[in-house]
Amino acid sequence: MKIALGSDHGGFGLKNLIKEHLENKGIEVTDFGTYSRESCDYPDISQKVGHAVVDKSHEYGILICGTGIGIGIAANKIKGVRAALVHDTFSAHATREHNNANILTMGERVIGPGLALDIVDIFLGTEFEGGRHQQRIDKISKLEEQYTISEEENI
Ligand SMILES: O=C(CO)[C@H](O)[C@H](O)[C@H](O)COP(=O)(O)O
Repeated sequence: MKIALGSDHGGFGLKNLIKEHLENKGIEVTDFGTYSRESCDYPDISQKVGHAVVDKSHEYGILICGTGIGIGIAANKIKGVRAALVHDTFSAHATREHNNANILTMGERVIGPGLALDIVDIFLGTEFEGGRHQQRIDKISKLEEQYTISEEENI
């Protein structure tokens, strides 16, 4: 399993903790930044991690900002990304089972490190259930198609 990891300055500490946690478990991690507490713009990181997930070079992405909200909103603009903001263990497995979420987002200013690492483990360890949930994912994909303006239209 290969994980794409990223944060803005507000999620820098938790991002590093998650990186260490996953590497200690032998899981391969690509750290897409940011690499310091210096202020930066979370959409730049969402783009890098989102791209790494939709191009299938990484199985899942994990994105951290202050709240987990902005970095997830930006990631969800990328076709094929299903980023889920999760701050509890029930949602961590439900979003994998039901939504086939491919990016987990959390807020370092919201959640403690112990719960955050439990959520990471549950998210990465839970399979998509398929069945009735697949038809809903298919409808999300249709919405993406419906509301994506082609380059020719976008003038
Ligand atoms: O995008 C966010 C809010 O949803 C994140 O929490 C950011 O990390 C936050 O906005 C950054 O704020 P700052 O005042 O520039 O540190």
